[in-house]
Amino acid sequence: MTHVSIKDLTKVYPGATEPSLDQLSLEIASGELTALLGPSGCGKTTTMKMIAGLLAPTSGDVAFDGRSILNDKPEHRGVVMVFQNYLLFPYMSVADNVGFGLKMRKVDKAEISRRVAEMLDLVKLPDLGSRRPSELSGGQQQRVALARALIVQPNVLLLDEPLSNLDAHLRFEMRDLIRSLQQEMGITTIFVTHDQEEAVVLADKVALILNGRLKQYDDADVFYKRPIDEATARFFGGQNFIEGDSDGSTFTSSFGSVALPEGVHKGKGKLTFRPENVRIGTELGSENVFHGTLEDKLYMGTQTRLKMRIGDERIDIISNPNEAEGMEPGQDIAVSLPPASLWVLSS
Ligand SMILES: Nc1ncnc2c1ncn2[C@@H]1O[C@H](COP(=O)(O)OP(=O)(O)OP(=O)(O)O)[C@@H](O)[C@H]1O
Repeated sequence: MTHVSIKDLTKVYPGATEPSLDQLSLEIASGELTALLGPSGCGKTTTMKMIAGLLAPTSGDVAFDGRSILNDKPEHRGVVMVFQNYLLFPYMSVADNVGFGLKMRKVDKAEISRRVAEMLDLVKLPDLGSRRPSELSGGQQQRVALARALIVQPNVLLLDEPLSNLDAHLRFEMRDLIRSLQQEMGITTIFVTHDQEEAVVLADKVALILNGRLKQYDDADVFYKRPIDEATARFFGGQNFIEGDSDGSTFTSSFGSVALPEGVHKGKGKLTFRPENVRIGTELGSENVFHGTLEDKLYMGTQTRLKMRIGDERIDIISNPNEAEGMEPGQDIAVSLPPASLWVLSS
């Protein structure tokens, strides 16, 4: 079990004018799974490579259990990295691929075969040890890559978009497998993804990085309930942002007066609420009920997306298809905004 401490980690690539990673600081508890989340090019792989020792930072530090590892060679850091394209050795059997790390550590042959068999069982590939990687599906190859990483019992496991080459069904399966193996083995894990749902489902904590800078580092639900700014809220699917003024209990805007929950920002700002938290109808009573016109409706099977105009504002709503059945664009509708689901961003 290893506590990972990243302090002001920065990378400016040679010739670049802007840092690709700018003063990233994270404290990752022993055995925790943290997701580094962000769009393409935000600096996720750069971060992983610096932790693994494949790239030297421009400044900052990475420490394991309080000791800086920056001067340790990659092979002495106890870190294993699994890449999105698996990087299996093509001319070795699956079993030799999985056992490779142990062979390098001069573990004896019988012990290697025992642990390889155990590992192949764990990743649910018990009978495929003698095949070549090219004789496996993408999902199976990814499981071999995971087995090869876990067999050496690393202090820290780095997974760089391990699910991005898999189809939806396999992604779910691999996601569950990674989570259960990681919890069983208690390995501190950093998982890179650009998919917020994947981050939320897998991670104990999520670090959102935009343009090389850490935006927010929190438990997954906080990104939905209390995003730090509009960019963060938008990254997590937030679409409703209404400008106005908050006095801490009421938000005043062209939208009307909206009752707020306790503890929100006071002053100029933007009221935000998630599309799935807007309730159609007035069953919540008279508080925060707004009337407007339905402008658009999109049935998506498990949900229906609605666009509604209230005064000068247009809001997005995700509703249950049954609730939205029979409603047509052009119709006047009422919606309720439960105060507990509201949040004010400072502007
Ligand atoms: N060797 C390099 N030399 C110069 N710039 C680089 C180098 N590697 C990456 N970059 C730049 O650094 C930034 C961050 O790249 P990085 O690969 O860390 O992003 P990422 O978040 O992992 O993206 P993706 O999700 O597409 O893999 C990008 O703007 C990229 O162009």
